[in-house]
Amino acid sequence: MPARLDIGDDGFEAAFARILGAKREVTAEVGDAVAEIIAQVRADGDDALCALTSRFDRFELTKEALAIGQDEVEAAVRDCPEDQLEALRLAASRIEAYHARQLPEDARWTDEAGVTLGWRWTPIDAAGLYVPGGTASYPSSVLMNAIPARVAGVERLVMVVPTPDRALNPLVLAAAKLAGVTEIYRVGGAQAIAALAFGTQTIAPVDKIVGPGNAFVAAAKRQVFGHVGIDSIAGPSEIAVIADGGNDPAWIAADLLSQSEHDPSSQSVLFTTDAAFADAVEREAEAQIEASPRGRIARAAWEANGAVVTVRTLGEAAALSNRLAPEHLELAVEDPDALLAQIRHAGAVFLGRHAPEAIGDYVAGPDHVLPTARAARYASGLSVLDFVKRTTVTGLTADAIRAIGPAAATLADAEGLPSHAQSVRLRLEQG
Ligand SMILES: NC(=O)c1ccc[n+]([C@@H]2O[C@H](COP(=O)([O-])OP(=O)(O)OC[C@H]3O[C@@H](n4cnc5c(N)ncnc54)[C@H](O)[C@@H]3O)[C@@H](O)[C@H]2O)c1
Ligand SMILES: N[C@H](CO)Cc1c[nH]c[nH+]1
Ligand SMILES: [Zn+2]
Repeated sequence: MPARLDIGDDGFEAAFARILGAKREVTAEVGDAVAEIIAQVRADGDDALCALTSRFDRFELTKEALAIGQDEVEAAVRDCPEDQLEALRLAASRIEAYHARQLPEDARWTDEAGVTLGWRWTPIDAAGLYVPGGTASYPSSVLMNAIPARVAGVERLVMVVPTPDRALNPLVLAAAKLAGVTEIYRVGGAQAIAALAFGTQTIAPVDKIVGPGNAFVAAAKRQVFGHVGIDSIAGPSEIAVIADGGNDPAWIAADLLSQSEHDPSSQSVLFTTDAAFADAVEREAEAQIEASPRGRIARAAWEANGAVVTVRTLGEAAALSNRLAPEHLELAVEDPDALLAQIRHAGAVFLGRHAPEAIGDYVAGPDHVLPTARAARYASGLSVLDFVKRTTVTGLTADAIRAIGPAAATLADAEGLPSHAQSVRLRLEQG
């Protein structure tokens, strides 16, 4: 059973501590194991990728087979059922339309001192796209990674994906073709992150690594950050649902389990004002887990990290949810917009009883690569902005440097940096 809490009995702080304590995403052992894997890839390159693939993904990989070529992609597309390709095309066009609105604009103006100022946005050259695939396959994550990168104008889109037991869902390759991925490698886990960051004989390094993954992938992204850029920590999936008693318990149970079934480390939390409704959701969840082919993973996550919390008011639920800063938050209440006004920290919010989180996973349009482990306190989901950088622009005429140069020279003197002062004063004296 998930943790059952009553904020009236347990109090706010104790309830929060128990929800948080239920989940330990990155243990020291994971961090140490990942550090070893990264060191191995840096030392042995492709040989390490092949050895680690044999160890973690249980098949013999040769260096020659690391890259997935065009022929394999075309054959995979032919293997996909037409209804799946059709659904993928709908998802891709909605995701592209949403992300196209995020493209930022350059700016340029001349201020009252005659100084020309502004900024320019330019794409990164090469993006590494991690597509998870250990216990499920994620064609949708191919689109969510690659489409914002392509919209931003990134030239090299380098996708890595694990193929456990040598298996790969052909729809993953169809999604890569649809989204314009330029290179694909069959390698996953921390070893794939290390290869993207540091390069191997076969895989040229990238500038930034994005994408979701399990605790090993999330820890690896943390460890390579600084050598390359990363998006945010998009680790094991999470959902919080704030629901009043006016919902169908079966719908809410399914919403909670939709994230529990991703990974035994996933977390699903229900906040409700109605204790009888909470009981009904727990019963429904049990029945749905029993009936699900992925019930083993869902049960592990639901029992270890799940929580059902009864609150006295929706405001109390909003306050607890803000502390948790969940990846996904459903507001299954009569007036979701009124409650939204009280929400400050969440990766993605779903409004109303007919907006299940799963729609956001596939076809709504916003990105499903979202911050987890409370990172939504300071980070946002993947977007076009992750693939561009802003360069500032400054231009001065002789009149402009006369207007603001003396203050710069004074500050350079104050900092004890004479060459700085000189570079300004020479222009003031001779300009
Ligand atoms: N936050 C998000 O935006 C988001 C989106 C989609 C999926 N997800 C998450 O992605 C994850 C997918 O996980 P997954 O496991 O199916 O695929 P994955 O690709 O993330 O991980 C599989 C890899 O993990 C490595 N691994 C497994 N056990 C290991 C061990 N003991 N030591 C070292 N490495 C090991 C292997 O190399 C394997 O290839 C889930 O946690 C899911 O919730 C998150
Ligand atoms: N819920 C995941 C993000 O946490 C994304 C996903 C892909 N497929 C199904 N779900
Ligand atoms: Zn999901």
